[in-house]
Amino acid sequence: MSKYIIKGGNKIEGKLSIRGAKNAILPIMAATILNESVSIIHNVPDISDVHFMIKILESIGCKVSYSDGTLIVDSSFADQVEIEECYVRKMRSSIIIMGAMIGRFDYTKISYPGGCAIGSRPIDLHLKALKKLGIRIEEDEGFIKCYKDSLEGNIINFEFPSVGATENAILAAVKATGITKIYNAAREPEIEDLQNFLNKMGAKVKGAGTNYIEIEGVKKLRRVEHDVIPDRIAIGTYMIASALTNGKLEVDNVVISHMEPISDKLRSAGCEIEYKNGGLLLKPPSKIKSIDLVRTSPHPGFPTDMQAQLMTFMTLSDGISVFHETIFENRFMHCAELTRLGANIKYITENICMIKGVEKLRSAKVKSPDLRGGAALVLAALTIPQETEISNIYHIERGYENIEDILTRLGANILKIEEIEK
Ligand SMILES: CC(=O)N[C@H]1[C@@H](OP(=O)(O)OP(=O)(O)OC[C@H]2O[C@@H](n3ccc(=O)[nH]c3=O)[C@H](O)[C@@H]2O)O[C@H](CO)[C@@H](O)[C@@H]1O
Ligand SMILES: C=C(OP(=O)(O)O)C(=O)O
Repeated sequence: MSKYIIKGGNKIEGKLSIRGAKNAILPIMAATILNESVSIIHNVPDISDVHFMIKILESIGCKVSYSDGTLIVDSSFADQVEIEECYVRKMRSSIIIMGAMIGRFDYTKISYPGGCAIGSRPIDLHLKALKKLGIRIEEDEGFIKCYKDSLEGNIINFEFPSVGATENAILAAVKATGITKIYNAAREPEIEDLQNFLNKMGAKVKGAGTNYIEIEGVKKLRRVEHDVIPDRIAIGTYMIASALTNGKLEVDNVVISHMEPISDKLRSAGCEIEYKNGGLLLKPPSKIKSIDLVRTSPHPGFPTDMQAQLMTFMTLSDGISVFHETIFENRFMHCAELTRLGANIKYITENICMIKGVEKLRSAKVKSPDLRGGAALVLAALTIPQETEISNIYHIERGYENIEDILTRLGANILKIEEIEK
């Protein structure tokens, strides 16, 4: 399996320009199934999750091309209603295809996605939402069969603001008859981007970004062209890379409200962040300050997808920080790997841990446990003058486009060793 060898100690600084958000493009790609026409999407990141989703769209009969950040999907002739098991089992988030599939077809069959490294990740809320809209669901030997007995607007009240369940509910409701009202919807910016994409193709969705979303069903949708929003998590990760190595970073394209939950914590650690000309400028702290408590929560709280990277930052702080992961039950797997690199981390409970800053980290061979945990290890390695080897980087490649090239351009000494799987 491929790995990175990082010889740290260099400042990570300069200008950063990166493509759109993984968590926005994946539901948008699912939404392309609905218009029975062409979708042209710009600013699409070249990451393995996008290529995986392309395979899923092609497997149902869509014609897809991707080049230089532009994705074109023609879903006119899509006609396969069963999603092959290998896809859903490999990429858990492919479950967001379910709402769009049943919005378009009378029947769809998809495998149960199961858990993943960061938690069990059930889909009960997705299924309850679809049932509310009139979809009959049969769960059978690991498969979910959805029958469109009817598709009618209704009231959906989520007991937890799940991002994926909110997206699936919107996707299914777009072509329902009547009005769907979603209460306690997730408020993540990526849901707003999905709304904007759908409305450009003729849907009537309003309220995304708040906890109440209303969808008025429409009969027909049309061709659409759209630009994906910047990736707040990838940007936040590079901001920490600079802050940790005493570099200045200029990011050319950000949405301030998307960045604030992250910027707020980085300021507490001593960073200076200024928004200007549509981008931002980060100046590193002279001394990294510890943050008393970092508790992840749904947007606009501190994102769970930045927890591991912020933890690396705190391993080199001047005091004690407590991290409380409230979204996923198993999202501390990077702790053991960071400890191998010399971090001082103690578990208080399964989802609360305490980090006491150390003066420096040391090199070792480590393994990416998951996507963001892997990014956290890259950040740690950037501070270590000796060579650190990070394996299982396929996790990182799910969500970071060309991380080795971007970091090299910003001053890092990072080598990717490709090992082709036999
Ligand atoms: C592709 C994508 O956008 N992924 C993001 C999305 O994942 P995803 O959409 O899977 O995350 P959810 O918001 O659904 O999950 C949050 C919590 O709700 C639980 N839950 C969820 C659905 C359900 O039916 N039942 C249930 O119990 C989950 O197990 C988890 O504990 O939001 C997460 C939370 O911001 C992010 O970390 C992921 O990067
Ligand atoms: C957990 C993440 O993604 P996914 O939901 O695709 O696994 C993530 O982006 O950090």
